[in-house]
Amino acid sequence: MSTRQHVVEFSKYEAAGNDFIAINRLATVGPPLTPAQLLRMCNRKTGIGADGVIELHGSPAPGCLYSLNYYNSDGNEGSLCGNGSRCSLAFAERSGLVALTSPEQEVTFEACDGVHLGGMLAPGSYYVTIRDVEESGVRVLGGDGDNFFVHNGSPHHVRFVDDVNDVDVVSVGRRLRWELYGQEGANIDFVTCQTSDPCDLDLRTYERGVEDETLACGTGATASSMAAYLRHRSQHDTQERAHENSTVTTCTRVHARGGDLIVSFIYDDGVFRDIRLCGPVNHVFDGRIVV
Ligand SMILES: N[C@H](CCC[C@H](N)C(=O)O)C(=O)O
Repeated sequence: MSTRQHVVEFSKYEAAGNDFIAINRLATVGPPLTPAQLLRMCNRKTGIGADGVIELHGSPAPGCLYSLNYYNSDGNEGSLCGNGSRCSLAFAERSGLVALTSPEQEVTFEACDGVHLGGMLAPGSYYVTIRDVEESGVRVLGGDGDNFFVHNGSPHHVRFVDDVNDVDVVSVGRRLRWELYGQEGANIDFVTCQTSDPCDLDLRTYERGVEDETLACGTGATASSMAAYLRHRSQHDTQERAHENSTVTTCTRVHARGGDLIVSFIYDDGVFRDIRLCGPVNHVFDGRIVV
């Protein structure tokens, strides 16, 4: 079956090197893009090139400015994309949906896992909120205390290693993604605590759906920060454990290969809440492609 070709207008964005094709579906009519078309658009040799596609749609939940669809570069719908969500704010501004003039101004939008807030902290720096995660939702895997699984809108396996620079992220990540998570898969995050400080992390991520290492992963940075908090706490003495049910505010700097992301949250009696992911967003170019 052949589909008629049509022109799609897009903007290209990158968020700490995690790059996206952004399409405003509130403004454009036309048939939905097929997985094959999305795959071709994301191809770095024969298309535009990107880790994924974000689309702004209308008819969102009450109070939301838009609804966000995210597709991985394999052409299939993905789960929550933290960096793509941050890019969607800049794209919403560029598309004239909102003017973010002060850090106090917040946008409410809907993604696949529910409603999120976001805003601009400074020109080129955007944040989004991530849904609350129960401590019991950050599962310790195996006996060494170095492997965790957390679903924070996207599934993440977080593995602490001595030095992320020594890891063959593509081959080890791909093996774990398939051996442990099968067809459905998970994103595999390799993390090093730079010092004994759990608030300073190096991160490299193998992303399912991209099936490659990306230069940064927002939900991966968030998952890694929560796992680092719990790992650090479990490695410390009883005195610290006596406070484990108190409220702790944490701000973690996550160094990805494409730039730094900042994750903040409040750990409050077994729940990670007020989770925010912040970092750079750049508009790269606008274009039109025939698909
Ligand atoms: N790069 C994304 C993660 C996308 C998740 C996707 N790979 C999936 O598992 O569907 C982020 O910034 O959070």
